[in-house]
Amino acid sequence: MAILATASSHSRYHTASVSPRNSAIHGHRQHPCRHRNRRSSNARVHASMEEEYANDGESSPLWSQSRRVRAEHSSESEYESADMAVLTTRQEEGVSEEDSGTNTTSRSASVEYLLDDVPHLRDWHDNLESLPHPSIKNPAHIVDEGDYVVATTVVNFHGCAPNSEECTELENMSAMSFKAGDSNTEQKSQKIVCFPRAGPRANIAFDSVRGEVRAAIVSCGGLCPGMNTVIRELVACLWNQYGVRDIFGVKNGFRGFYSENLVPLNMQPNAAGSVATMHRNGGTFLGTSRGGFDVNKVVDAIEHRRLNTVFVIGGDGTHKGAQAMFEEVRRRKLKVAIACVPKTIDNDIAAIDKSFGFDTAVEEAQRSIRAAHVEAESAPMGVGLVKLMGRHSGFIAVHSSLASRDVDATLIPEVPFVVSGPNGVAAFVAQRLMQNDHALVVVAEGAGQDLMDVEHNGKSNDELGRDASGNIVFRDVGLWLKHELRKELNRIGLDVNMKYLDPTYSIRAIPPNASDSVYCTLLAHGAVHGAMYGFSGFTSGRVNERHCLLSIPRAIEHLGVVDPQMRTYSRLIESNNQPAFWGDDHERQAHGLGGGTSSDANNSLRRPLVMGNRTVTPHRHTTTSFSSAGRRVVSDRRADGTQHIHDSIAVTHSDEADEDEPAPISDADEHRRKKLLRKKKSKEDEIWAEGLNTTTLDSSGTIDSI
Ligand SMILES: Nc1ncnc2c1ncn2[C@@H]1O[C@H](COP(=O)(O)OP(=O)(O)OP(=O)(O)O)[C@@H](O)[C@H]1O
Ligand SMILES: O=P(O)(O)OC[C@H]1O[C@](O)(CO)[C@@H](O)[C@@H]1O
Repeated sequence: MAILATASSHSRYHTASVSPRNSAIHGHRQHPCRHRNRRSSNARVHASMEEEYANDGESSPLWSQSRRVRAEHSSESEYESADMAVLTTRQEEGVSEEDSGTNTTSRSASVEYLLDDVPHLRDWHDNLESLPHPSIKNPAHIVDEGDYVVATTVVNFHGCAPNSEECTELENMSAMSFKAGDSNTEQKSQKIVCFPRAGPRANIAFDSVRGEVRAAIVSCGGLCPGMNTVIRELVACLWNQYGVRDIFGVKNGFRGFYSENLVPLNMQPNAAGSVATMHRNGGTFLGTSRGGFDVNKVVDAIEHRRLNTVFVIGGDGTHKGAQAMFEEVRRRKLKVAIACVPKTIDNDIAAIDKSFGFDTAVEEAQRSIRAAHVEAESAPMGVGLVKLMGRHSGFIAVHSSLASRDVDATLIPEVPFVVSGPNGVAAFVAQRLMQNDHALVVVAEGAGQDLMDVEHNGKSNDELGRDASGNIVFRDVGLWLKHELRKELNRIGLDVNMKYLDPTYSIRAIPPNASDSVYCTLLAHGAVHGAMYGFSGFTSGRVNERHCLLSIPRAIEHLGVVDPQMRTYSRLIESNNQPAFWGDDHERQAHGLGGGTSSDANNSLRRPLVMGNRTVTPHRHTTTSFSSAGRRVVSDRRADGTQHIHDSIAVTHSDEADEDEPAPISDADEHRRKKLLRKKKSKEDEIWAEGLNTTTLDSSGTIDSI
């Protein structure tokens, strides 16, 4: 494929020509300073830009400040083996001796735009037709083949001067390139990766109105709000804008290609197979599955069923499958466009701004967080615990906590924690309980898995098995944490009312909210326009607020995670003021992690707990019994011989974690506990503290059934 950025008559950039290439992966979409420049060997690139263009003083405020921007010919030697198109812009700022009254300062930075193009059918299919777009005539809606999405904005390489936004970006990069006080000429280079902009092109590769297109849509992996909307919009765009009538749904994921009949889909109101109102429902009406991917069988089925545009909705696993399909299609030299729409409720595809359904999930999570907060606030020593989805990435947990502002501690897979010990979650929860009489914790499902490994005698998650797609099955951190927190809080003398909510599946099964719904539409249309143009092996995404197309390897190159060093996590900490729940190496070892043994971990659970400058040692003897009503009753015996019931809960198999044997009660411990409670300042708190000493029933009165 050749993308030609042809110069318009008044263009400052002359011609940038980009030769065909295959997979193109050149860097990282984030800040230019953090770009990693990876070059694949099988690509060829020629980029030429000539002519320094003059400042016309009109295009933007920066231009009128005598800024000169020119395009430069890129050095062959530097890029000859690269698979990227390089367009270089040089920004210069000169201060003359006369102006400054000092030495000449001449600063320049060159900015390289690396075009990360996506494969095109033309790369392996000779004599591909190029037909005019059948419906869109409005030039404003047609994407120019020279439009690319870069880190912060859209650059049109045919264009004239960068717009003011682009100038600001150049300005920022320029500023970063120079050390303060530099007085000598210095040139730095910055690289910006850009992607083809999404949208309808003036010419397409299929004769869609004459029935050449036979499209298939498949959805794979877990559910996510908006899947039905994406399917509907794929059909709508094919049907309305390209006149396609042969559109088929593939049932139940990849395996449906070769094991199920296709389902004809259409946009006709009330007709069988109509998707017109599908967006109102959660889930995917096509069905989805994990596992069952066999590239040969899938591509055989594509050939056999004469499909030539395949739309694949799914997460990173699905994208790997789609890439395998694409490679097989290319190997067989088929005229088949493979187009993806990234779907992941975890928001863990780093290359794109966010995934559809994520906002909805965060919004829906508010309901559970609010409920847990109300429960916690409404009970003495109330602790709310909410588990949210997030296998490797804690985005839902972090964003939901940020949005709620009621969450005291948010635990995510990216940030290690311990429950017990002076720096543990329990100590912090105890602190918040002392301050506020209630506390709220949110935990992402992938958090704390290593701790549970230790709890389970070093057996790793891997040994628990994998799902059909090969994903490791996780232990239930919610139930585990509920148990651990209660145990630790009891040990330091706090009787807590713990309420645990697990809304994970109900969050992902709902239809999308308004903003996700619009987002689904744009992603789906981007995929259709890209496929109709002849791109294949790509995904549709939004990068820095602009819709674009990314090659599949690029899209899934990085798993998106919450970086504890970066802004998202910092904002959380700034908002809820939660400390790090992670001790030093010694402490980690004491918890049986990073070299320690599980028995070390168990022992450490009985260690004295330091809260601020106080040390609180476990002081109760906790026992577990079962009531005749089938409830588990956790109680402890006090020094004075009275029995205190902490909790009674319906027994479920996963909630029957072992009870540790805490250290025996001593008078000193009891004394410390009372001292701790006396720290509560208000009269009411003191009354409540007194009450603690005399209460022998829990609120449900389950003592009757012991
Ligand atoms: N490495 C791979 N190569 C080919 N196919 C794969 C690969 N990994 C997963 N798949 C296939 O992709 C499909 C979906 O994968 P998976 O269950 O991992 O979900 P996912 O796409 O990652 O979505 P989710 O984010 O919901 O987990 C399955 O049919 C699986 O067999
Ligand atoms: O649907 P399943 O197989 O229970 O998988 C649940 C997983 O799917 C996701 O929703 C998406 O990957 C994860 O958050 C979660 O770990």
